[in-house]
Amino acid sequence: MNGCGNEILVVDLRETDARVRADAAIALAGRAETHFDQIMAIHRPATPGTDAYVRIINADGSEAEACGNGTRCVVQALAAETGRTHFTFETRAGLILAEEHEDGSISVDMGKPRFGWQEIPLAEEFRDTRAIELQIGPIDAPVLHSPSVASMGNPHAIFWAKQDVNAFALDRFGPILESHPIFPERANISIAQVTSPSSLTMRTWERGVGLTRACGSAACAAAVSAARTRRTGREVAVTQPGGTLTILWRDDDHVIMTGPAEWEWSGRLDPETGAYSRDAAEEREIG
Ligand SMILES: N[C@H](CCC[C@H](N)C(=O)O)C(=O)O
Repeated sequence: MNGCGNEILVVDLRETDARVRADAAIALAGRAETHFDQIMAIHRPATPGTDAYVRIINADGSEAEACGNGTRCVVQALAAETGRTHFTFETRAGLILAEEHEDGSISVDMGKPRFGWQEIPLAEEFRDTRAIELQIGPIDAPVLHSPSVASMGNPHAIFWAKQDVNAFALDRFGPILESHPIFPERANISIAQVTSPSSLTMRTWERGVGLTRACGSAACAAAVSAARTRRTGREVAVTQPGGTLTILWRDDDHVIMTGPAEWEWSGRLDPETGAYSRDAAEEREIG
């Protein structure tokens, strides 16, 4: 599936105790046909009242706490299977509520953002995470500097650009910043341009993945950081290379992300080896 072009493999493991192994994920990510940004592995619920436990795996085999675009894909798959519209998932970052609307768009309650330096986490104390000391380029003439940092369950840094976000070599400095010592758990690195009080354009270098066409949690992190720094209001349209998401930072502090999800093809997968076969017809077992 894809969520705004973010490439997602939704893996249904509800009938087995098997888990997707890291080396199986790396093998799948390495093949053109199964290349993905995240695997959303659906497991049987671990907690009463939840619909599933969802494990999120990056292309490098590492685990992520949150994935907004992938969560919309899981909702669409399970809504198509069950006819239901409201879901509660458990992830490493806690409980996630989501719903599919009549027009097919999906909203995910991404929870409350966190801004404390230990919560993101950062390696050293920064009292004000609206702008931390970090820069790209020559010391006396940085290309970008003073990013906002936030956690949406996973760590994000947002650099604010005055010009087109495509003007920056995010493919070159993304990997350096992702693993910068200031981020002990690495971080997702984005560049955002405020285009109006209610809109942003951005690109993201994802932790454990690389350049992506969209990143839902980064869109949320950018939206709340923009509102916090008075660059925008609390509802913004966030445009990424793969499409546009609407992000609402509600007065109760929850961040609601709304956008599309798209099914592409289905098949059968061995989660332990990464061996798979694609279904012949366009038959959908899930979603
Ligand atoms: N694509 C995801 C984010 C994946 C985050 C992951 N790269 C990490 O935090 O390690 C999204 O739509 O929110």
